[in-house]
Amino acid sequence: MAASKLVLRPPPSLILTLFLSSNQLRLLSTPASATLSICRRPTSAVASLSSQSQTLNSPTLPLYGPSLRKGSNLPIKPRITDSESDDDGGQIDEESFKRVFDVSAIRVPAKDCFLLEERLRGHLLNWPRIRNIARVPGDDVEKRFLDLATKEETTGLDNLERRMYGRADGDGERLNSVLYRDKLVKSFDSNGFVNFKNVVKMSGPLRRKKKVVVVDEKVRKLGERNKDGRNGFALVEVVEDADGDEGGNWSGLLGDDCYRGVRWKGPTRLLLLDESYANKGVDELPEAIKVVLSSGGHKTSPAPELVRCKLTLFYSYWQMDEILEALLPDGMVIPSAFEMVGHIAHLNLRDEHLPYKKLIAKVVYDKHSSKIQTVVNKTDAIQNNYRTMQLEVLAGNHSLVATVVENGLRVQVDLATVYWNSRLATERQRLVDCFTRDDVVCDVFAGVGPIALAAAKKVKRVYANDLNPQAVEYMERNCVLNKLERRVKVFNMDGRRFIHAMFTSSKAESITQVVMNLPGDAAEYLDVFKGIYRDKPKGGKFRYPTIHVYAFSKAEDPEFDFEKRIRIALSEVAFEIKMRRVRLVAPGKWMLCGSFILPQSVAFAKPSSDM
Ligand SMILES: C[S@@+](CC[C@H](N)C(=O)[O-])C[C@H]1O[C@@H](n2cnc3c(N)ncnc32)[C@H](O)[C@@H]1O
Repeated sequence: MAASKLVLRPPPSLILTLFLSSNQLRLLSTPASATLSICRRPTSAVASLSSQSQTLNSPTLPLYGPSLRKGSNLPIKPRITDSESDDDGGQIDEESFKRVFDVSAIRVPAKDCFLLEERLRGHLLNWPRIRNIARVPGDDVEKRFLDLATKEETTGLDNLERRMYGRADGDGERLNSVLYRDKLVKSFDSNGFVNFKNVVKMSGPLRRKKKVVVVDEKVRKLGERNKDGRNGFALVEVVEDADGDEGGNWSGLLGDDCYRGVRWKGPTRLLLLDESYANKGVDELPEAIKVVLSSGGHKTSPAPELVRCKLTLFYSYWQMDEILEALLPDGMVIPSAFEMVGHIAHLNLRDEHLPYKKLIAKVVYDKHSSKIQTVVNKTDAIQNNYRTMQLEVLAGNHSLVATVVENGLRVQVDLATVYWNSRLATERQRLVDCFTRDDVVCDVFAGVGPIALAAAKKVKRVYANDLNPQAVEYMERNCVLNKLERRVKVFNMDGRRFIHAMFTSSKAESITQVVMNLPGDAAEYLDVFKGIYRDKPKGGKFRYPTIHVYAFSKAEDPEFDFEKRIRIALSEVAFEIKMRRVRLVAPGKWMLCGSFILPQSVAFAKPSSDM
């Protein structure tokens, strides 16, 4: 923690600065208290990843809890550099998201803080991600300094301050570094040196840097923040007591009965009080707080005291939807959902968002920078044969190669050249769950191989095919990545030719499952099964595989519609088809899976066309 210099006797009007590091805060659970339910924050970052919901900008000012529309602030304006060029530049004025809130706190000995937090829980701030207990860096004083500071025979604090900051004994002037060092050498023994890092630096040999450390973007940003005294997303500052007050008379706030004349010794903590108690005098506070304030109060343990604080929340504190709500025009739907493919956040922006696309992408990137390295938007519907998406990179690095972990498998994809849809993970698993270890699977439209790989972990053998050479390359790579290359045989041909090749070869005797996952067209490929065994020797033993075929349907009765298409493709009605709705891909448009055993009559029928 980047603590400020240790000042045990603060000059008048000094503001003691307390830093809440983001690491600390991340570790802390949000207090589950009444305030949570009234804070306007319905979605967490994680929820927003999976949620499809969208939120409308709400103009009402929340009564409780932090809000960008509360506290002292600057106006927030999106910087649209050139809306004509459809490029907002993605610049965000982070300063304008700084909000300062007045809060009161009780300063208590560190050792009592958890007990008192428990006792006062209903009266504490309880803001999301803000810890009720704030630390005072200079208050964790080493005992030997404390002894030195409180020694009667020396001048205590003056003496210590002189030794630390190099002032001469009499006049308080700063010594030059040589005299200062000389003085330290005389004043401290060798053990004392280790506590003064500057002295060690001055005296010790220069250390060589062993290697160049590449600092990632987030760490670098944090480092920059530390330089200007900020660490993390919140900052608590104590506004000092009446004697040194710059901003008004605070004496009532300090409590008339509270400890005076005796300095705080040892570590202390601040218990941040509910926002409704800000600017209130002791008399106006609830009994439970008054009881705490009047407890203690002897020389070794001073009474808790009421102090006024400023709580500053920075850009990094606010969540994605809060920032977007402030940036985007009133009434605009806030894009709160996106899909994740490995490190890539995949937005699906509406037309109205397009003038703000880079701004939106920047906020998404900033707010999930631990998980996201690239933010893209889909620019066009999937139309091509390989089912790849037209994507525009809006923020982060331009690599569209991602590694996805799905159902325990590592799958590498290049979104620029192959098909991928994370939303099908459950469906893929469901399908594989119905296979057994005796199965031999043919995956006709396998893409980069998520079904084929999952099946390969379970079944005897998998034949996987795709028309897209890039998909086939990634499929082979994924087989190796998951150590399944011996169980999967990969093909690169048209689906129709593949089915024909498989079922007219000796492999046909072993194939038990066929997967046809090309919902746009797969049903139209079914006719290839007509007469597929016609050339086989009569009286032989044949397997009739189970075929799982996918389709979309916009019909009022999607099952009926899809069944009809299957029967027409196979020119057969007398067989059973199990129908299942997979998911609604658009309003009124279902994705379905139909599963049936290839009817013998179809396998020996007259072929509809030559291969
Ligand atoms: C909807 S994707 C499914 C991929 C995979 N099953 C998955 O779940 O990720 C369809 C795949 O079929 C491939 N494809 C399209 N037309 C094809 C054809 N005529 N023959 C073989 N594969 C084809 C595309 O390249 C694409 O990878």
